[in-house]
Amino acid sequence: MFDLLIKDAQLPGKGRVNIGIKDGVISYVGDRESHAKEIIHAHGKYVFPAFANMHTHISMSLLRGIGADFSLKDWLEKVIWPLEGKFVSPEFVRDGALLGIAESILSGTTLLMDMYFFEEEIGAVAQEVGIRIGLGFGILDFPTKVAKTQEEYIKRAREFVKVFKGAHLVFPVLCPHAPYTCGPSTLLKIKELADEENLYIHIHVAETKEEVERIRETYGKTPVMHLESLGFLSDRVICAHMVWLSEEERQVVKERNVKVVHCPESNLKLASGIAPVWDYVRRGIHVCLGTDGPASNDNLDMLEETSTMVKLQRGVSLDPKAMDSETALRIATYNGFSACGIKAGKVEEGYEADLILVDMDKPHLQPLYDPVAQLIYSAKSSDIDTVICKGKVLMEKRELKTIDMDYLRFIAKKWREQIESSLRSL
Ligand SMILES: CSC[C@H]1O[C@@H](n2cnc3c(O)ncnc32)[C@H](O)[C@@H]1O
Ligand SMILES: [Zn+2]
Repeated sequence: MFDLLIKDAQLPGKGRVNIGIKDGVISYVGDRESHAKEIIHAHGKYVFPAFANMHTHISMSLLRGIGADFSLKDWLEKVIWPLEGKFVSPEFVRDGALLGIAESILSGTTLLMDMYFFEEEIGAVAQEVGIRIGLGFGILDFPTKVAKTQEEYIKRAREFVKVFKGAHLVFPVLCPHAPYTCGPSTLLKIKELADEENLYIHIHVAETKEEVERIRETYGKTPVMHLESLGFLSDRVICAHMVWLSEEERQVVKERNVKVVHCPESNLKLASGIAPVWDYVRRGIHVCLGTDGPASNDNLDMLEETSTMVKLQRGVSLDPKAMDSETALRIATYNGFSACGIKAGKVEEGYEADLILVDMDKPHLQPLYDPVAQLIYSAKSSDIDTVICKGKVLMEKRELKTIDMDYLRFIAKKWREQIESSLRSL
């Protein structure tokens, strides 16, 4: 007997199917009728893998809409870091996480890769709500509310790893912020701990031209070559952005099987540039997709991000065949899960049940000829009806099962009232 049966779903390329789920895993896809503890009647809705948002700072949902017209450097130094200095606390992180997780589920995401402060709060919220998150607090060569010295950061990282290693749904990740905020000795200490504990490392790399110049001036190398010369790179390093890579750097990224997280909308909004990810994909580089934080995007909508990614690659390459829909969907789903060793992202027996059901029986999705292409080009995240994470239903008929929407409104109002008056003095 299955724990959950999805009845009468449309699986692109396969037609109408029933999907049986047991212990969080898809254990049957076919036309057989079976018994289950819980049944979802899909009534012909389309089933797709859920999204994996592989680079974000979800608690920044509380800073959404602030500092809309700055470059990355000015946005961080003049707006975001002063506000974070003033407002970030365990309560801020917890409330922001709940708001960000709600938005993520409503738009079909079941895995987040997060970097922020007080990440233990995010871990607790994620476990309560039932979503997967790679958790790591940002490590920098200057004091923050998390730690003051390199020694303290590493000590706290060790403690953090102990708490979350082997936990349900969430896993610890080491997060050096960037090569321009972490010197070689910090990066090497982090690499040592990652090797010791078999952890993923999540870092911002080559986001702006300015960063490339800064690293070249300081170390005489481009960012990826700098990391390579330290012996930092491996298949467990997840690099967000990677907008400005030389030919030599692209070869190293492929050789080391480094994971690249493309964040097109944040890169556009902060005027950082457009990463040539179609070139990366054709070289066989493992490309995933992320929104970045909701204060530089300004949302956590992976469907929209996927559509933007495809259109940008075509617009820049002048190639209408650049980034076909199947590849785009794989980047936004399977590539994210597999980058951190989770067997999900495919609607196939043996894969973990991270799934969405999409109502494609709507005027803007009809007539329906190509469900994958029309998901990316025509659908909106509000067409996502049901979200399942590791076999657990988090949203059905667009109703969140584990989050109270009224409480979210209360949180957003409470923080707006506190933060708004500080904006005038920025
Ligand atoms: C110390 S936790 C993470 C740190 O990163 C800041 N941040 C948010 N978005 C970006 C980005 O695109 N590039 C670099 N840093 C970013 C965030 O505000 C936190 O301070
Ligand atoms: Zn970021």
